Amino acid sequence: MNRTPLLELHDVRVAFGPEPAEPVLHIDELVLYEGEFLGIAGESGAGKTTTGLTVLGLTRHAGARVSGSVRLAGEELLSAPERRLRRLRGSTMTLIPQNPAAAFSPVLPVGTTVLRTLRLHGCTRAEARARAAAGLERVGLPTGHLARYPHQLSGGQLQRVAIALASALRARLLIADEPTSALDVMAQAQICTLLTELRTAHGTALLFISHHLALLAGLCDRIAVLHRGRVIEDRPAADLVAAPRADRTGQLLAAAPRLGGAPGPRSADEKNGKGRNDGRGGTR
Ligand SMILES: Nc1ncnc2c1ncn2[C@@H]1O[C@H](COP(=O)(O)OP(=O)(O)OP(=O)(O)O)[C@@H](O)[C@H]1O
Repeated sequence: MNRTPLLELHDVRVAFGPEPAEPVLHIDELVLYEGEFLGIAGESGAGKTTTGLTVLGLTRHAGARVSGSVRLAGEELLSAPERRLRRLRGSTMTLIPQNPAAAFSPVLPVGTTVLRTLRLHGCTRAEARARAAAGLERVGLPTGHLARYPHQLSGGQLQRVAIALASALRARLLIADEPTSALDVMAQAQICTLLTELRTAHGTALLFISHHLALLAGLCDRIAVLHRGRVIEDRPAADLVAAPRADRTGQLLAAAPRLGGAPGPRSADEKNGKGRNDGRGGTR
């Protein structure tokens, strides 16, 4: 793997409300390398979404006080003007949201949103059409689906259109915030496969936010576990899942549904032969 840092967080603190409110996020150091898949895990309220939004420069819109340093390909984002961030969002970095419907206007065919976004990021009309079609092909959807409205697509199909757009934009960094939590287990697996294919095709790096440790372990190279806004473990995914160091990580693993028999501590019932969780439970 390319060991060139793509995203570097250093002493990042995010606080909401008037001073001296305690930061809800305080990351000393977090690095994502070019083409790497990094999972961000942690229980509800740990600061996962805040991490993603801060990288995208969106917490400032929620009235947060943000300090420290967030660098993308060497460029400081925290002090970047909004105009610059708007350009970077959707070109160099792209969000795949938990609810893809939120990324598409309900009153427009999804293709219109896709084409407008590509045009906004410098494509000619012909390039935008060609890239949109190639993106749809990459995610296994007929190009005719571009004419559909969001409500005419399933959650999984809509998420695939969102990934097709990310692919068409050729983003170097994807930030995916619980992108599969509303999907069934088959659709989850398809999305993970597509993300991996995107890396192969474009060298895309991924910040994948989820509390579903087994899913992260199956997809990511490395997992950082957040607890109360701090990184308590940051290790290769296989090592972390096989032998968690922090108690919190062990608890998350014990509580997590599993996909495809991913490793994890076994409960007393499992050890006594009373069956395993097959990972088909909900993720939230
Ligand atoms: N706009 C906001 N105003 C005030 N507090 C906020 C705001 N956004 C997030 N927080 C607080 O920051 C903390 C971290 O929230 P965050 O959404 O990042 O957690 P999370 O790990 O993504 O949780 P979940 O898995 O439930 O989505 C929480 O205590 C939350 O209440």
